[in-house]
Amino acid sequence: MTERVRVAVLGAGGRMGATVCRAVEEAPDLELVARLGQDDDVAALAGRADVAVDFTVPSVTEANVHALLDAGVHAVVGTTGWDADALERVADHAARVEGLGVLVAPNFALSAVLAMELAARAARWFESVEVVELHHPDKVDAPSGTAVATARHIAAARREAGLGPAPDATQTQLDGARGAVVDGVHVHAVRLRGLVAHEEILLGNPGEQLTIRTDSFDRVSFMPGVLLAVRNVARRPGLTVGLEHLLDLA
Ligand SMILES: NC(=O)C1=CN([C@@H]2O[C@H](COP(=O)(O)OP(=O)(O)OC[C@H]3O[C@@H](n4cnc5c(N)ncnc54)[C@H](OP(=O)(O)O)[C@@H]3O)[C@@H](O)[C@H]2O)C=CC1
Ligand SMILES: O=C(O)C1=N[C@H](C(=O)O)C[C@H](O)C1
Repeated sequence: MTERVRVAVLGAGGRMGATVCRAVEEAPDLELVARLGQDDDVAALAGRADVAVDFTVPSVTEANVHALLDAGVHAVVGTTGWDADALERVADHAARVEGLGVLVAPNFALSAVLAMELAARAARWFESVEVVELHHPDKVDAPSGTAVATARHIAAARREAGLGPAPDATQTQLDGARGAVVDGVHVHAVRLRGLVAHEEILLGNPGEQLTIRTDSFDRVSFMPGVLLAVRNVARRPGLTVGLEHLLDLA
């Protein structure tokens, strides 16, 4: 019989962490070996866990990944708040500790990953584009990591196609009325009781609109992606950003 992959969960008491713990416990090829909260020491995972899954908070997630690499543990990260500098620091660290993999994904739901991919493919064909993300009101960051990643992918596709800024005649506005601007793309954040995680990408041309929408109605939607990452991260030494790389989409 093949050995089960030993999995630790950071942020195990949180909404996502608790859901990941259940999914790992139900997977026959995985073994849940540790549930870590705020006060637990990541270094103690050395030799006890093969892979750690991080769903904590933006202010601690990078430090967690460095501690995991020092402990010899592969990392699967869903926590938001990553910027290019932080990713570069992790890539450098991962390159120094040979054989360890880190996978950071802004969204593990298949529908969200596909929505991002489709938006990036469609972006070059439309004059206008805006992103609207809608989430539960307990979310601490805005705009969502997924919306930021979506906007960046769209902006890159528009740049590559030689498109300029989307048309916008706004001259006066209340602060925030046009949302945040990520790489030139307007991103709007809605917080509403009853929601889980949702995003719409609106693309407009004269006389037509394409709307791409993804809805996570339940956090179980993220679990196939998280488990896919847990099972594959050791085969991808270094830093991987985005689940699309495990889905043959990138
Ligand atoms: N990539 C993806 O597919 C998804 C990503 N997310 C992201 O995951 C993150 C977590 O979301 P969610 O589960 O809803 O959040 P919760 O607030 O429910 O959970 C956060 C967890 O982080 C822990 N935590 C808080 N502060 C620290 C700290 N200083 N050190 C270590 N752990 C800490 C908390 O521990 P304690 O219980 O001890 O306070 C808690 O268990 C967010 O960034 C969210 O955007 C969410 C859904 C999907
Ligand atoms: O906090 C959440 O809930 C979510 N966070 C991630 C994000 O910020 O993109 C992923 C998903 O949208 C749910």
